[in-house]
Amino acid sequence: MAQPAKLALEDGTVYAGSSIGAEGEVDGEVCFNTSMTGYQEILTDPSYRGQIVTMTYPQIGNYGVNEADFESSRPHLAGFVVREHSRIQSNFRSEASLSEFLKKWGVVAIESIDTRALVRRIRSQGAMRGVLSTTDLDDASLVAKAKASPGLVGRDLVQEVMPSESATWDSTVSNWTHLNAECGMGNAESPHVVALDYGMKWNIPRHLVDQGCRVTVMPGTSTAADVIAQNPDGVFLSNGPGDPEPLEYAIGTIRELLGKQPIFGICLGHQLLSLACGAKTFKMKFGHRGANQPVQNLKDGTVEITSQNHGFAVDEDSLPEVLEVTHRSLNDGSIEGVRHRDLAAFSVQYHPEASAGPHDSHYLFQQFLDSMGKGLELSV
Ligand SMILES: NC(=O)CC[C@H](N)C(=O)O
Repeated sequence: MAQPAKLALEDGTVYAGSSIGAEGEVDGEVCFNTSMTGYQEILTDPSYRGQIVTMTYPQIGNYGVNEADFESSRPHLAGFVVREHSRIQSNFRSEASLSEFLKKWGVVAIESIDTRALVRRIRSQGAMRGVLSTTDLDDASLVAKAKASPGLVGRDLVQEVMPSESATWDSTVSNWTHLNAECGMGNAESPHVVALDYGMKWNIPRHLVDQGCRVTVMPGTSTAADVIAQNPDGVFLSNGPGDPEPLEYAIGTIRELLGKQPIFGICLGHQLLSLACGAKTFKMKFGHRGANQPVQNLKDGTVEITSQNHGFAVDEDSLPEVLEVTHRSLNDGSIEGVRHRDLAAFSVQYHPEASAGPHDSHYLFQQFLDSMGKGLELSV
């Protein structure tokens, strides 16, 4: 018989369902993702640290899970919510069921709740703190715990997920989605990218290597002197969890690096680059999480369908003169990309590495490579 589980929100709503993961209790911000596929990449994306992720697609797990599609070494999210866990996995690449994966990695997860009602509540009231439990099934107690959950604002979650050591990156985009089957790991002649890792999705360095770069991954707490000692041709700023504003060490490092090497940032990296240039960030009502988010490239008017996962954004009113908006969300008009007007530094709020999601924005990796070849006085 299915083991009961409950999800409680800080507004007092409680959803009763069944456990499909580990036994236990977790708290976090309850958010939702509208992707139809890509649950495994979502589960292993370190940016979800501190969040209980609800999938809006009604059946999840039908193609199983496999190690090759991990976006980091393990799941980092707080909990997982689905309408229905598929009882059948059918895919030649599958190595385990979603439920086996969740149990193995200790992820508390629930199915058989009305995810449409939950998502409508989050959409109208905004992201809420919640508790997901298989051990405490008392509604009043769960709601009290949800209210006591710390939330994301003002916390540094990067240091919980970033690597402790620097390392040379050593894998390409998987054969499954290979763009450049000829590429190796680069050599002494290849452009050298230092990737500052704040909880980086692995498909990013895979793409940099596919572009012919040599990649050194460094912890997000590295100083500008640490980075410069590696003699990079370009610096990449990764995605990562939580609120960007408390990450003063990262903002300070980026401020020092600006104008020394070309810089490219994705998601948290975009927010940190903007903060380093003098902008502010804010917490969105419920964020953008999904694999079909439309973004307009303001340079040529083209539209990219993008993969996204963010709950904070750069505040347009705070944008300093030196930053130009390059991309905009077609859903709500928010900033999706910026570039420095005088220096080779640019960033996007969305995920050009996809994984999961559409490949429309891969050109940004080429743009980064081009910026490294052009010299600093030329902006991209
Ligand atoms: N994917 C990311 O890098 C997310 C950035 C940040 N944690 C946000 O939620 O906005």
